[in-house]
Amino acid sequence: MLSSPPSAPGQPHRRTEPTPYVDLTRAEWSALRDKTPLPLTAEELERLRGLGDVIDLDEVRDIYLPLSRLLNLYVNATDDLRGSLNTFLGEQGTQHGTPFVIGVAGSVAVGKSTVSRLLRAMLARWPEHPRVELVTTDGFLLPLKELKARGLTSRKGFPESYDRRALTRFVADVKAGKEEVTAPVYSHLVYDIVPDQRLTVRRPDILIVEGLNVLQPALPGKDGRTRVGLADYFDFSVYVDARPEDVEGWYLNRFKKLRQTAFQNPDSYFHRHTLVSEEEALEYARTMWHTVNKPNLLQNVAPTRGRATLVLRKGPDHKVQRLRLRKL
Ligand SMILES: Nc1ncnc2c1ncn2[C@@H]1O[C@H](COP(=O)(O)OP(=O)(O)OP(=O)(O)O)[C@@H](O)[C@H]1O
Ligand SMILES: CC(C)(CO)[C@@H](O)C(=O)NCCC(=O)O
Repeated sequence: MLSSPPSAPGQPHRRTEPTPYVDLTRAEWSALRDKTPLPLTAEELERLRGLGDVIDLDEVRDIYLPLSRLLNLYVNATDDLRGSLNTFLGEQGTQHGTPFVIGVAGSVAVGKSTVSRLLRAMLARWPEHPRVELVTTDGFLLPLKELKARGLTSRKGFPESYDRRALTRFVADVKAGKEEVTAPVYSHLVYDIVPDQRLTVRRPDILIVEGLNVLQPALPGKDGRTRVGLADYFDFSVYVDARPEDVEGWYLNRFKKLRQTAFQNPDSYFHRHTLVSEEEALEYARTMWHTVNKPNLLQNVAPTRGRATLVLRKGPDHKVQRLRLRKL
C-alpha cells in the first residue's frame, strides 16, 4: 500500500490534473539549496556529524539544508501573519508569539529521531529562531506497569499505549504560550517511563514533537464527539516515509548495533539478548517487527501520511528520493 499510493511523491509519470501537492524529485529539491542564504560551513558539518548519527553529509546539504530554509520561511511568514492578527485584534491582541510547533511522524526505525535531531541543530543556526526544543512522544507512553494492567505490553507504540490526553494537553499548553511546560521522560534503557523525572520546555522559538502517532486524529470522547488532537496545534508537519521492507532492515540493523552497545549494560531491559547468539536475538527482533511495529505502521501510522505538510520518501539507503509538499 505504501509503495504505490494513487499519486506517490515524485512519480515519474506526472499527473496532468492538479493535486493539492507539489511533487519533487531529489534533484529538483536539492537544486533549491542554492536559494538557501545560510550555507553550511565545513566546521558546522563536522559539528552535525558530532550528533552521533550516521548521516551522510551530502544528504545534509541536498535535503536538510533546503528543508531548514523552507521551515525558516514558514516561521517568518507565521510571525508576519501574527503581526497582522494582532493589528486586527487591537487591544485584544496577544503580546508575544507562541512557539512554532513542528510534528515529525513515521514508522518505528524509519529515522524520525535522526531527522529531528538534525533539524533541531540546523534550525537553531537561523538568527530568527535560535531556541529549538525537541520532545518525543515516548515520554507519554503509559508506564510498563500500567501497560501490563491493561494487557497492552505487546501493543507498545499503538495509539492506546499512550496517554493521549496528556500528550495533547502538553502541545496545547506550549501553543498557548505557557512560560513552562513539562513532559514525562522515557528511557530506552529500562524500556519504561522514568519516575520523578520531567523534561521542561520554556517557550522556545520552535518545538519539534517527534513520534509515531503525532498525526493521528484524537479518539472521539465518551459522548462520541470528535475532540481536538495534537496535530491541530502543529504549524508544520513532516512524515518520514519508506517501504516497510526497508524499514524492517533498518530496525534489525539497529537491534544488531544496540546488541553490541547499549544492551551490553546489565541494567538494559534487553540485556538478555546479548547472552544468546546473534541469530537467536535477531529472531526475537523479527518477531517484534512482524507482530508489533509493522502492523502498527500499516494500521495506524501510514494512514496519517496524507495529513503531513511535507512527505520525505526515503530509498533503501536512507537517502530521500522524492518529496511531496502541500500547496498553500
Ligand atoms: N539518514 C540516515 N542515514 C543512515 N542511517 C540512518 C539515517 N537515519 C536513521 N538511520 C538509522 O536508522 C535506524 C533508525 O533511526 P532512528 O533511531 O532515528 O529511527 P526512529 O524513527 O526515531 O525510531 P524509533 O521510533 O524506534 O525511535 C538507526 O539505526 C539510525 O542510525
Ligand atoms: C518506544 C516505541 C514504541 C517508539 O519509539 C518503540 O521503540 C517500541 O518500543 N516499540 C515496541 C516494540 C519494540 O521493542 O520494538
